[in-house]
Amino acid sequence: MVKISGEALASGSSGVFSDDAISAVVKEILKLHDDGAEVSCVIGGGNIFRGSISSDWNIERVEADNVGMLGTIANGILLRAKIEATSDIEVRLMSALTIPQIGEPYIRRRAQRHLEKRRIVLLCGGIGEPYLTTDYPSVQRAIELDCDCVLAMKNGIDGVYESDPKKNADAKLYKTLTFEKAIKDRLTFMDQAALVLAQQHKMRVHVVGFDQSGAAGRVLNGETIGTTITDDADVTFY
Ligand SMILES: Nc1ncnc2c1ncn2[C@@H]1O[C@H](COP(=O)(O)OP(=O)(O)OP(=O)(O)O)[C@@H](O)[C@H]1O
Ligand SMILES: O=c1ccn([C@@H]2O[C@H](COP(=O)(O)O)[C@@H](O)[C@H]2O)c(=O)[nH]1
Repeated sequence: MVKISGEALASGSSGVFSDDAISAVVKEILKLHDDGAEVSCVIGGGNIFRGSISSDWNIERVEADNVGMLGTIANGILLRAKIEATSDIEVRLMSALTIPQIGEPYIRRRAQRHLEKRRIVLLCGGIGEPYLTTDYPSVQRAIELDCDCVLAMKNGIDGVYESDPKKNADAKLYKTLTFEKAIKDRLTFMDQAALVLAQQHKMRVHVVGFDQSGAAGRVLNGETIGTTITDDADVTFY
């Protein structure tokens, strides 16, 4: 399960989408597929809208989250279009919010069938409910689709640091980290709810950066890159 941050589809602060950025994301996804993995992706929407700004804007949180979820659908459409434009690999867009003119509704057994048939499955609309980000669905869908791990492809960071590297330039990069410590230290690279769910269901999470070319494939091939979060390992740094 690849969690694609919405920001990865944009380029710096210049606009919501970047053709080059989307192409780079598609390249990573296709490489995973070429290497033999069954690939499903949960798509974020941070390049378009995040519901957490509702209080600043003095609007209802649920409405803001609805816009956020729609943003993930726009990202999903573009990713599907780009995959189809650059390869013959079959791709299915499934949405937690039903929008049949655009994509299939998310049905677990259908998603599993698509994966068995080697189709790339793009999951958008989060989980279809407010008060969440797409971190939680990335873990939840990974568990219900029986994925091996969650590969969180981040924008602008190459793993998990002791504290936010954008605020503390001296923060050290973890090689391995436990869910217990990530939750206790309230690290914000991923929502707490998603970390708790992953811990409860022993779903390994790898955090890598999109700007580390080929990172997803390297994780798949067992290379140590980015940060692996699991309670089965000790806490180590690079
Ligand atoms: N301890 C930490 N280690 C790494 N990153 C951290 C940490 N704490 C906070 N962050 C921040 O987490 C963010 C994670 O990246 P990103 O913006 O891609 O998030 P996302 O929620 O996955 O995506 P999006 O909302 O764009 O769909 C970065 O901005 C990074 O600065
Ligand atoms: O299950 C969900 C998933 C997402 N949202 C809303 O969408 C935005 C965009 O997702 P990011 O993970 O932040 O990229 C999110 O901020 C929420 O507002 C949701 O409501 N439910």
